[in-house]
Amino acid sequence: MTSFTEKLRKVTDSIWEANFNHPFVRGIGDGTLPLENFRYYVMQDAYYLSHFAKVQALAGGKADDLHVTARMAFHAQGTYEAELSLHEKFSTLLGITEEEKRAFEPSPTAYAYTSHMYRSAINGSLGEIIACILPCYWIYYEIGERLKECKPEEPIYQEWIAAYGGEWFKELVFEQLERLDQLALEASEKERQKMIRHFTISCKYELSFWEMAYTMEQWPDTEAVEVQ
Ligand SMILES: Cc1ncc(CO)c(N)n1
Ligand SMILES: Cc1ncsc1CCO
Repeated sequence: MTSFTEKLRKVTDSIWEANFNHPFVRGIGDGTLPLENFRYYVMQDAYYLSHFAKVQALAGGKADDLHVTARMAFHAQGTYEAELSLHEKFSTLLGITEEEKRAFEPSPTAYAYTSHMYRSAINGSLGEIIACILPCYWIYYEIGERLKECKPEEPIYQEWIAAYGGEWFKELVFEQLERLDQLALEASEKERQKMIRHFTISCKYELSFWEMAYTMEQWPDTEAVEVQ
Protein backbone atom coordinates (compact mmCIF):
# COMPACT_ATOMS: atom_id res chain seq x y z
CA MET A 1 0.00 0.00 0.00
CA THR A 2 1.28 3.49 -0.76
CA SER A 3 1.78 5.62 2.31
CA PHE A 4 0.44 9.15 2.62
CA THR A 5 3.91 10.68 2.25
CA GLU A 6 4.59 8.58 -0.87
CA LYS A 7 1.37 9.98 -2.27
CA LEU A 8 2.43 13.53 -1.37
CA ARG A 9 5.78 12.97 -3.08
CA LYS A 10 4.08 11.67 -6.21
CA VAL A 11 1.50 14.41 -6.64
CA THR A 12 4.15 17.13 -6.27
CA ASP A 13 6.86 15.42 -8.34
CA SER A 14 6.95 18.05 -11.10
CA ILE A 15 7.57 20.78 -8.48
CA TRP A 16 10.39 18.69 -6.99
CA GLU A 17 11.98 18.30 -10.42
CA ALA A 18 11.81 22.07 -10.91
CA ASN A 19 13.60 22.46 -7.54
CA PHE A 20 16.38 20.03 -8.54
CA ASN A 21 16.81 21.71 -11.92
CA HIS A 22 16.77 25.28 -10.68
CA PRO A 23 19.95 27.12 -11.76
CA PHE A 24 20.61 28.16 -8.14
CA VAL A 25 20.68 24.50 -7.02
CA ARG A 26 22.65 23.37 -10.08
CA GLY A 27 25.03 26.28 -9.52
CA ILE A 28 25.82 25.07 -5.98
CA GLY A 29 26.51 21.60 -7.36
CA ASP A 30 28.85 22.69 -10.12
CA GLY A 31 30.26 25.67 -8.24
CA THR A 32 29.16 28.23 -10.84
CA LEU A 33 26.68 30.04 -8.59
CA PRO A 34 27.99 33.58 -7.98
CA LEU A 35 28.82 34.10 -4.29
CA GLU A 36 26.80 37.30 -4.39
CA ASN A 37 23.64 35.22 -4.86
CA PHE A 38 24.62 32.82 -2.12
CA ARG A 39 25.28 35.73 0.21
CA TYR A 40 21.79 37.06 -0.44
CA TYR A 41 20.41 33.55 0.12
CA VAL A 42 22.21 33.10 3.45
CA MET A 43 20.73 36.30 4.87
CA GLN A 44 17.20 35.45 3.77
CA ASP A 45 17.59 31.87 4.94
CA ALA A 46 18.71 32.94 8.42
CA TYR A 47 15.42 34.84 8.65
CA TYR A 48 13.53 31.85 7.27
CA LEU A 49 15.07 29.39 9.74
CA SER A 50 14.44 31.64 12.73
CA HIS A 51 10.72 31.50 11.93
CA PHE A 52 10.86 27.83 10.98
CA ALA A 53 12.11 27.05 14.50
CA LYS A 54 9.21 28.99 16.01
CA VAL A 55 6.71 27.06 13.88
CA GLN A 56 8.31 23.77 15.00
CA ALA A 57 7.90 24.91 18.61
CA LEU A 58 4.26 25.90 17.97
CA ALA A 59 3.68 22.44 16.47
CA GLY A 60 5.06 20.94 19.69
CA GLY A 61 2.41 22.90 21.55
CA LYS A 62 -0.34 21.25 19.48
CA ALA A 63 0.79 17.69 20.13
CA ASP A 64 -1.41 15.46 22.32
CA ASP A 65 1.54 13.38 23.32
CA LEU A 66 4.36 14.62 25.55
CA HIS A 67 6.92 12.63 23.57
CA VAL A 68 5.95 14.48 20.38
CA THR A 69 6.03 17.85 22.17
CA ALA A 70 9.58 17.05 23.25
CA ARG A 71 10.61 15.86 19.78
CA MET A 72 9.28 19.00 18.11
CA ALA A 73 11.17 21.10 20.65
CA PHE A 74 14.27 19.04 19.90
CA HIS A 75 13.78 19.75 16.18
CA ALA A 76 13.49 23.49 16.91
CA GLN A 77 16.77 23.20 18.79
CA GLY A 78 18.26 21.40 15.75
CA THR A 79 17.24 24.28 13.54
CA TYR A 80 18.95 26.68 15.93
CA GLU A 81 22.11 24.59 15.76
CA ALA A 82 22.01 24.44 11.96
CA GLU A 83 21.50 28.16 11.89
CA LEU A 84 24.46 28.72 14.20
CA SER A 85 26.87 26.33 12.57
CA LEU A 86 26.01 27.01 8.93
CA HIS A 87 24.93 30.57 8.78
CA GLU A 88 27.23 32.12 11.32
CA LYS A 89 30.17 30.46 9.64
CA PHE A 90 28.98 31.51 6.19
CA SER A 91 28.31 35.06 7.37
CA THR A 92 31.92 35.32 8.52
CA LEU A 93 33.32 33.70 5.37
CA LEU A 94 31.16 35.89 3.14
CA GLY A 95 31.97 39.04 5.08
CA ILE A 96 28.39 39.84 6.07
CA THR A 97 28.73 42.74 8.51
CA GLU A 98 26.74 43.55 11.64
CA GLU A 99 25.56 46.68 9.91
CA GLU A 100 24.18 44.66 7.00
CA LYS A 101 22.43 42.37 9.47
CA ARG A 102 20.84 45.37 11.17
CA ALA A 103 19.66 46.77 7.85
CA PHE A 104 18.28 43.38 6.75
CA GLU A 105 14.75 43.15 5.46
CA PRO A 106 13.00 39.93 4.51
CA SER A 107 12.30 39.65 0.79
CA PRO A 108 8.69 39.31 -0.43
CA THR A 109 9.15 35.55 -0.89
CA ALA A 110 10.85 34.93 2.48
CA TYR A 111 8.07 36.89 4.14
CA ALA A 112 5.34 35.05 2.23
CA TYR A 113 6.78 31.58 2.84
CA THR A 114 7.19 32.12 6.59
CA SER A 115 3.68 33.63 6.73
CA HIS A 116 2.34 30.49 5.04
CA MET A 117 3.91 28.38 7.79
CA TYR A 118 2.43 30.56 10.55
CA ARG A 119 -0.98 30.26 8.92
CA SER A 120 -0.86 26.48 9.33
CA ALA A 121 0.46 26.88 12.89
CA ILE A 122 -2.43 29.13 13.88
CA ASN A 123 -5.28 27.36 12.10
CA GLY A 124 -4.09 23.81 11.74
CA SER A 125 -3.69 20.56 13.62
CA LEU A 126 -0.27 19.07 14.38
CA GLY A 127 -0.53 17.01 11.17
CA GLU A 128 -1.32 20.06 9.08
CA ILE A 129 1.67 21.93 10.50
CA ILE A 130 4.00 19.01 9.86
CA ALA A 131 2.67 18.66 6.30
CA CYS A 132 3.35 22.36 5.84
CA ILE A 133 6.95 22.25 7.13
CA LEU A 134 7.85 18.86 5.65
CA PRO A 135 8.99 20.10 2.20
CA CYS A 136 11.61 22.15 4.01
CA TYR A 137 13.14 18.97 5.42
CA TRP A 138 12.49 16.63 2.59
CA ILE A 139 13.37 18.68 -0.50
CA TYR A 140 16.69 19.72 1.08
CA TYR A 141 17.38 16.12 1.98
CA GLU A 142 16.87 14.97 -1.61
CA ILE A 143 18.95 17.87 -2.92
CA GLY A 144 21.70 16.85 -0.46
CA GLU A 145 21.49 13.27 -1.76
CA ARG A 146 21.68 14.40 -5.38
CA LEU A 147 24.56 16.80 -4.87
CA LYS A 148 26.57 14.48 -2.58
CA GLU A 149 28.87 13.35 -5.36
CA CYS A 150 29.47 16.90 -6.61
CA LYS A 151 32.74 18.52 -5.67
CA PRO A 152 32.28 22.23 -6.35
CA GLU A 153 35.50 24.18 -6.05
CA GLU A 154 33.94 26.66 -3.65
CA PRO A 155 34.42 25.30 -0.07
CA ILE A 156 31.26 27.05 1.13
CA TYR A 157 29.18 25.07 -1.36
CA GLN A 158 30.92 21.85 -0.31
CA GLU A 159 29.95 22.54 3.30
CA TRP A 160 26.39 23.32 2.39
CA ILE A 161 26.08 20.02 0.52
CA ALA A 162 27.69 18.10 3.38
CA ALA A 163 25.21 19.58 5.89
CA TYR A 164 22.11 18.47 4.00
CA GLY A 165 23.63 15.25 2.65
CA GLY A 166 24.60 14.03 6.15
CA GLU A 167 23.20 11.41 8.50
CA TRP A 168 22.10 13.95 11.13
CA PHE A 169 19.71 15.60 8.72
CA LYS A 170 18.50 12.31 7.23
CA GLU A 171 17.32 10.99 10.59
CA LEU A 172 15.32 14.12 11.34
CA VAL A 173 13.66 13.96 7.92
CA PHE A 174 12.68 10.29 8.26
CA GLU A 175 11.32 10.85 11.73
CA GLN A 176 8.91 13.51 10.40
CA LEU A 177 7.91 11.34 7.43
CA GLU A 178 6.90 8.55 9.79
CA ARG A 179 5.12 10.97 12.08
CA LEU A 180 3.08 12.45 9.25
CA ASP A 181 2.14 9.00 7.93
CA GLN A 182 0.83 8.09 11.36
CA LEU A 183 -1.08 11.38 11.78
CA ALA A 184 -2.59 11.01 8.30
CA LEU A 185 -3.95 7.57 9.23
CA GLU A 186 -5.73 9.11 12.20
CA ALA A 187 -6.96 12.21 10.31
CA SER A 188 -10.28 12.83 8.59
CA GLU A 189 -10.41 13.05 4.80
CA LYS A 190 -10.96 16.80 5.10
CA GLU A 191 -7.83 17.19 7.21
CA ARG A 192 -5.79 15.07 4.78
CA GLN A 193 -6.90 17.35 1.95
CA LYS A 194 -5.62 20.33 3.92
CA MET A 195 -2.32 18.54 4.53
CA ILE A 196 -1.93 18.02 0.77
CA ARG A 197 -2.68 21.68 0.12
CA HIS A 198 -0.21 23.01 2.69
CA PHE A 199 2.48 20.59 1.52
CA THR A 200 2.01 21.52 -2.15
CA ILE A 201 2.18 25.24 -1.45
CA SER A 202 5.39 24.77 0.56
CA CYS A 203 6.96 22.77 -2.31
CA LYS A 204 6.20 25.73 -4.55
CA TYR A 205 7.64 28.19 -2.03
CA GLU A 206 10.83 26.11 -1.87
CA LEU A 207 11.12 26.64 -5.62
CA SER A 208 10.29 30.34 -5.30
CA PHE A 209 13.00 30.65 -2.63
CA TRP A 210 15.70 29.55 -5.12
CA GLU A 211 14.31 31.93 -7.70
CA MET A 212 14.22 34.73 -5.12
CA ALA A 213 17.93 34.22 -4.40
CA TYR A 214 18.84 33.75 -8.06
CA THR A 215 17.23 37.07 -9.01
CA MET A 216 18.06 38.74 -5.66
CA GLU A 217 14.43 39.72 -5.34
CA GLN A 218 13.65 43.16 -3.91
CA TRP A 219 10.47 44.90 -2.79
CA PRO A 220 9.12 47.47 -5.26
CA ASP A 221 11.22 50.61 -5.10
CA THR A 222 8.69 53.06 -3.68
CA GLU A 223 11.29 55.86 -3.62
CA ALA A 224 11.00 55.93 -7.39
CA VAL A 225 7.29 56.59 -7.28
CA GLU A 226 6.65 60.27 -7.73
CA VAL A 227 4.10 61.66 -5.35
CA GLN A 228 2.02 64.28 -7.06
C1 LIG B 1 13.98 27.83 2.50
C2 LIG B 1 14.59 26.68 3.21
N1 LIG B 1 13.99 25.49 3.16
C3 LIG B 1 14.52 24.43 3.78
C4 LIG B 1 15.69 24.56 4.50
C5 LIG B 1 16.28 23.37 5.19
O1 LIG B 1 16.80 23.64 6.36
C6 LIG B 1 16.29 25.83 4.54
N2 LIG B 1 17.43 26.03 5.20
N3 LIG B 1 15.72 26.85 3.89
C1 LIG C 1 17.86 22.90 9.54
C2 LIG C 1 16.67 22.11 9.40
N1 LIG C 1 15.91 22.22 8.29
C3 LIG C 1 14.88 21.45 8.29
S1 LIG C 1 14.80 20.52 9.68
C4 LIG C 1 16.22 21.20 10.29
C5 LIG C 1 16.85 20.88 11.55
C6 LIG C 1 16.07 20.21 12.54
O1 LIG C 1 14.79 20.65 12.65
